[in-house]
Amino acid sequence: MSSSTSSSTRTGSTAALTQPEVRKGLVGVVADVTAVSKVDPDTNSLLYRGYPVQDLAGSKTFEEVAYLLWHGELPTPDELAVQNRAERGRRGLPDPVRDAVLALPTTCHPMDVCRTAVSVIGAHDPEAEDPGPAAEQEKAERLFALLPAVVALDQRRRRGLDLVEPRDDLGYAANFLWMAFGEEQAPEVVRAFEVSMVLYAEHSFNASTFTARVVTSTLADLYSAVTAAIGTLKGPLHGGANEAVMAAFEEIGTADRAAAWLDDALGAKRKIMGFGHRVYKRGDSRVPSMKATLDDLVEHYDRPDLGELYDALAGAMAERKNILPNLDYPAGPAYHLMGFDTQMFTPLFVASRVVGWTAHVMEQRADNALIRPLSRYVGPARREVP
Ligand SMILES: CC(=O)SCCNC(=O)CCNC(=O)[C@H](O)C(C)(C)COP(=O)(O)OP(=O)(O)OC[C@H]1O[C@@H](n2cnc3c(N)ncnc32)[C@H](O)[C@@H]1OP(=O)(O)O
Ligand SMILES: O=C([O-])CC(=O)C(=O)O
Repeated sequence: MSSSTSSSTRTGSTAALTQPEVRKGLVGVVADVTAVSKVDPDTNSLLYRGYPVQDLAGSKTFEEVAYLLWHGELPTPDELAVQNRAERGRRGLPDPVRDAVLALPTTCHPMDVCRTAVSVIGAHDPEAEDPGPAAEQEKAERLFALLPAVVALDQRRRRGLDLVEPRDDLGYAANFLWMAFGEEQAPEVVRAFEVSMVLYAEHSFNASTFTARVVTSTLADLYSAVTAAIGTLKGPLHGGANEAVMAAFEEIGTADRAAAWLDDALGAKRKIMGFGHRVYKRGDSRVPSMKATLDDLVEHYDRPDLGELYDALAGAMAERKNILPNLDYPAGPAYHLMGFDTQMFTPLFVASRVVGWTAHVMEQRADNALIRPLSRYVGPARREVP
């Protein structure tokens, strides 16, 4: 355990010995139980409701995985058809949401747009405050259906392009790409995008999901929980890392410069984005699936240079620090190859993770306890006001 995560410094006095232990960053703290997913760093595995994520990514649609995360079981064909019909019927942006997105300056980060859009969607939902399971499920499905349109519109307006209306003859992933680019994408690109959505959907008590659970624990509404979670995901130590990976790739340029760039960055005590993880210390369970997907995209777009840069930086990082990539490392260049602007990468993560967040909101709500930890005071002792 590093010094920053160990128990508080002990001075030897009786008072100091009875001080409560501080687990900075809540490292190693088990805050609650969950049945949504299991992250196991010992076996380097991730299970969604018991199913290995790589098997789901290899054979299931994002819609099926969303159903699984929300309801605990994979859908029957009829259950999936009902969910799909509802999702396709809700894809179009309501006017107030579209207007709110268009009113925001393009100087703001797209994560600010996502955060604001969810707030506006909530403000216009007459059932926003209804915590009943059916209303809660409907809110989750509404955000799931609307976030692709928010992200796609934001990218298009920043490029000076008009909104593209959704198509209800396309699945979630194909329609998302259609709205973003105004063209149908090749099946292998749609599949690659779908795999990324499945892999990003859920990861137990990560910082943004924990945020959503904290908000829910006060009995606030689901939109408030998701809005707060988006704010947490924005940071580069969490979801923002997928954008930062691409920024690093652009800074490095070519594979032959990766090792020297890394030495400079480490020498300057910079964190290398897309590497390391709070829970996995021997590699992120999702990376092999996402890396295989990136390899397919590198081939599809004929960009071996990007694959070489990926390998060169990962190899140098393993050699210098023995720190392995997390999911954001292959996801960043994959989204770049698909044609997304770098700033849109974390909003893509939002569109996927909203499923995990809302599954946790419902789980928290079903067996709630206010989340309120303690702190150890280290400020001045009691003193008189002069
Ligand atoms: C989908 C996701 O959200 S995955 C996470 C995405 N985030 C990133 O990629 C950001 C880069 N990575 C990091 O900053 C960290 O690895 C985190 C925040 C993800 C995990 O952090 P922690 O569990 O707190 O690990 P911690 O910071 O204690 O790291 C342990 C040691 O490895 C080093 N280290 C960890 N990750 C990195 C990194 N990416 N680059 C350089 N050094 C690193 C730390 O500096 C620390 O070194 P020290 O002991 O000499 O001080
Ligand atoms: O679990 C974490 O701390 C971060 C992460 O990988 C995720 O949220 O997908």
